[in-house]
Amino acid sequence: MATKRVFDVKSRSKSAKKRKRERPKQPRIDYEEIEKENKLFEEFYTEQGIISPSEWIHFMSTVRLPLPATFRLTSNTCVCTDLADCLTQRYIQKFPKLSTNNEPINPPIPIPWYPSGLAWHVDITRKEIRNDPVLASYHSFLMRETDIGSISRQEAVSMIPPLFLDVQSHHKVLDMCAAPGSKTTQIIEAMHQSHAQILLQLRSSQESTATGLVPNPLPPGFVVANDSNNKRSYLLVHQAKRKKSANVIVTNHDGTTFPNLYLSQDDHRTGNHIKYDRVLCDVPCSGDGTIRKNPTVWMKWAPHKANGLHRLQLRLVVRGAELLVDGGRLVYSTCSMNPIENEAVIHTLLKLGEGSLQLVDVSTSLPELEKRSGLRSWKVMSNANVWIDTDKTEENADGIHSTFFPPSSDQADTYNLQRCMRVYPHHQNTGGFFIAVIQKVAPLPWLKLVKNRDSQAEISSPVEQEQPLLVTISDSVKDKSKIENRPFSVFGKFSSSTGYKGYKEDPFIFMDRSDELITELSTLYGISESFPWEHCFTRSEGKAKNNIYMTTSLVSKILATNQADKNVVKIINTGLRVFCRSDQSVGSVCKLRFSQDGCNILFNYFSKRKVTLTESDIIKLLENESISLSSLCPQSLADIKDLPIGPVVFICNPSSDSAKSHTSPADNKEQSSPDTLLHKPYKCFITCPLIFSGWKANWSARLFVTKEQKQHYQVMLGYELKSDVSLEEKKKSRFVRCQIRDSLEPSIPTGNGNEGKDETVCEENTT
Ligand SMILES: C[S@@+](CC[C@H](N)C(=O)[O-])C[C@H]1O[C@@H](n2cnc3c(N)ncnc32)[C@H](O)[C@@H]1O
Repeated sequence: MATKRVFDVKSRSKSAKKRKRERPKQPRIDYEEIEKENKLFEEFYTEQGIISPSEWIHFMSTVRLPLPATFRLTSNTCVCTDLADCLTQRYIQKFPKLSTNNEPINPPIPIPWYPSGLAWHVDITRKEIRNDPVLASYHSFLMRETDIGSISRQEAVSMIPPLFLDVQSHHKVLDMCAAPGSKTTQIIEAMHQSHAQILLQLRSSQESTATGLVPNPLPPGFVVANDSNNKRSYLLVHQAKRKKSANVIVTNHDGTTFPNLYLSQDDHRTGNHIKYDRVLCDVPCSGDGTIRKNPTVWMKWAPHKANGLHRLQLRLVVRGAELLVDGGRLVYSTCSMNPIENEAVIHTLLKLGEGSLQLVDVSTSLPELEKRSGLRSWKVMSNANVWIDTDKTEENADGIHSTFFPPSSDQADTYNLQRCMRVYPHHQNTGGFFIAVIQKVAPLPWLKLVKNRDSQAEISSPVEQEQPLLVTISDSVKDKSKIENRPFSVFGKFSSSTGYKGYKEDPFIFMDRSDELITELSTLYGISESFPWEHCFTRSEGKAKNNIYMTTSLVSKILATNQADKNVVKIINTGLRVFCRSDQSVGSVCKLRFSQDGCNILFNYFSKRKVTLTESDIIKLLENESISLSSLCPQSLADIKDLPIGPVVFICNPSSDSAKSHTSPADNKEQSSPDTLLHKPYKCFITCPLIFSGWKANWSARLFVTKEQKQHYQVMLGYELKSDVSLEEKKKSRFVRCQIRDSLEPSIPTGNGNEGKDETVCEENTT
């Protein structure tokens, strides 16, 4: 059976590869060749009057420039402030003033409106990075940190919506169109950060009262990250894993009909489904705000793109509002500047809400973010590029819907559309963006919950209430038969026939407290009684347990209640891997070891097989694949030598070690670690204890961390990286060779068209 499956998979992938080979190749678009002109774009936005005439030239010249890179330091651990220190003191302060071509170099600067200086704006060209040795090691720092998840590359404007979502530790959050997941990661970080603050307060109050209770290291809330695109939903899995969070559920649904999830069978029976405290609708859009990053927008921009997306956007935000708890907050955002995708959608939503949904005035939040108010009125252009009279608000053959049009001037005050926010590229050298923050102040008028669910009349449809506006929005609601038993949305019946093909996820099988494995692990590692085994699961049915994943109380309840019906709820992934099978199990006390991802959580519940190491021990382990036990310092050796072969958790508190061994960080210059030849030219940037998954063999010890993670810790501990040194030497010698060549060969035009292309010559010389 297994052989056949492998065969099937292979043959499928072979034929897919063959099809790919045979597919005619699309000619590659050279971005630099694209003409940054589009008359219709200019006419459309001039006519809308969204940019004042005095700013128009600045706006147009900015959208023709490439977008500078921006990144964010991950903010859910104490590591982020340490990393920010390391970035500034180890790299940015050492930036050269001039490039090899005597051009001034702009060092990265913090984005002024992003909290705690954790987001950065980079204005360095690839050429500068390639040519300068210091910049080269800065570049490899960025690449490495991105790889291990401490840094996320993200457009500056795309960082805004999660900030307005104001996520707290206990919130239930739905990210409706989440892939590839940059905003989801911000939401996860915000949830963990809020929890970390609560834990800090709790710990200090416990210290004073000495209750001895271990607070739950995991936030009580959760994030459902959804995307309708199956492949893209796996990008979300990847992002969630990078954040090492046990609080995320990745689902793969059409957001317009996102299914109701339940926390218990009782809730399921009574129809009491989960309502979210926060909903993010970062909807698919025409994307003209990304024109600087994606210049193909210049070639394709036309009003029909936005017109064609309006209804989908509306349906998504309506479903988002349905799933929002009363008092909850919804953020709607697009990377489009077009009012049809923005204010027109919000206006219709508010109109449908009949006062139950209100725009929140957030004008004083993020004061350093330069933003403009939302439009109270706008113009509509048909798919045939013809301006449509605003008075003709009826449906029109040219792709126009009544919901495209602005409110009349006497109604405009009711909706406060000026509370929406528009961010334009020329104000802070960014992309364009639209954000609306909405509060649900009362139940939606079209959702009338009937207490007795047996009546099968959960929702009274807008058609039954004869709301003509809705009839114009949705074709499906015109068919009354489809509305009966319609479980989820005002705009359509949940369809199990679309989007559910190919759902082949393994089940989530929860651990049973009577499982022998639990007893074995608990005895071996001294796992406390309070460890929540009931929130742990495996994904291998009937086979040996190779991995154990941990999640939270609420996420476990959601899995237990909703995964049974795979046709309705398509959960792709969840949980944090805490134990995994060891490939070095010969002679080991246990076949399962701690996974590095789960170490920080497990650590709170363990009493055995914890070994404290000094900074010099740790640096040896980071430098080498494995080290001899005899090279450990005497105290560490005494702690580890009698342990039976198997997994260990290594703990190191380098900040206290540094305090003991160094008089002040500034004095750390050019030290070497006592037992290695590694240079330590920088201070130690780490301020919180390090926890590693490790292994104790007969005569040796090792860590289970990747090469990139090892390099990260070496850098953070203040040591020189061998790879950086060789990279810098390589760059320096290339730089010198170029200078010698330049001094020997005065730049006489050769007429071969290569004048001024020094960089290419240098590159060729080195290869
Ligand atoms: C603008 S992107 C989202 C970007 C994402 N929020 C981020 O920050 O990385 C829009 C996403 O919506 C997804 N999408 C399109 N139609 C959808 C639908 N009906 N339901 C849910 N997701 C949808 C697309 O696959 C795409 O990944």
